[in-house]
Amino acid sequence: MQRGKSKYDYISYKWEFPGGKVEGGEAYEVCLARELNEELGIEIVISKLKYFMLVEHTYQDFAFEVHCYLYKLDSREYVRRVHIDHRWLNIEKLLELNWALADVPVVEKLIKEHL
Ligand SMILES: Nc1nc2c([nH]c(=O)n2[C@H]2C[C@H](O)[C@@H](COP(=O)(O)OP(=O)(O)OP(=O)(O)O)O2)c(=O)[nH]1
Repeated sequence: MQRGKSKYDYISYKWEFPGGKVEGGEAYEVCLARELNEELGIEIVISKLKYFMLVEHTYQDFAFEVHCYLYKLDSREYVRRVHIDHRWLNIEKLLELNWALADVPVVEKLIKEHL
C-alpha cells in the first residue's frame, strides 16, 4: 500500500504493508485484523495468521517494532480506504517500489524465502 503525505518526510508516499498501531492492550493479531478491516474492508480468520518476523526500526523521530504476519487471502476483493495507491505484485517485482525503510528487511525476507 502507498502511504499519502505524512508529517514525516521519510515515510511520505512510501510503500508499506497494511497494518497499524496497537490500540490499548489488544493482541498483535487482533490489531492486525482490525487494521485490515479499517484499511481494506476485509475480515480475516485470526487463527490462520502465521507469524513471519519482527523488525525493530528507528526513524529520526521515533523507534518502533513491526510484528509481521503472513495471511493467505481467499479473494483479492477489498476496498482501499486509507492509502493512496496499492499494488498486487509477484515477489520478484517487490523491489521496484520505494518502501518505507522499516519494510526493507521484510521485503528481503519474502524474496529470500520465495514466498
Ligand atoms: N502500517 C504500517 N506502518 C508502517 C510500515 N512501515 C513503517 O515504517 N510504518 C510506520 C508508519 C507509521 O509511522 C507507523 C504506523 O502507523 P499507522 O499510521 O499505520 O498506524 P494507524 O493506522 O494506527 O494510524 P493512526 O491512527 O496513528 O493515524 O509505522 C508498514 O509496513 N505498515
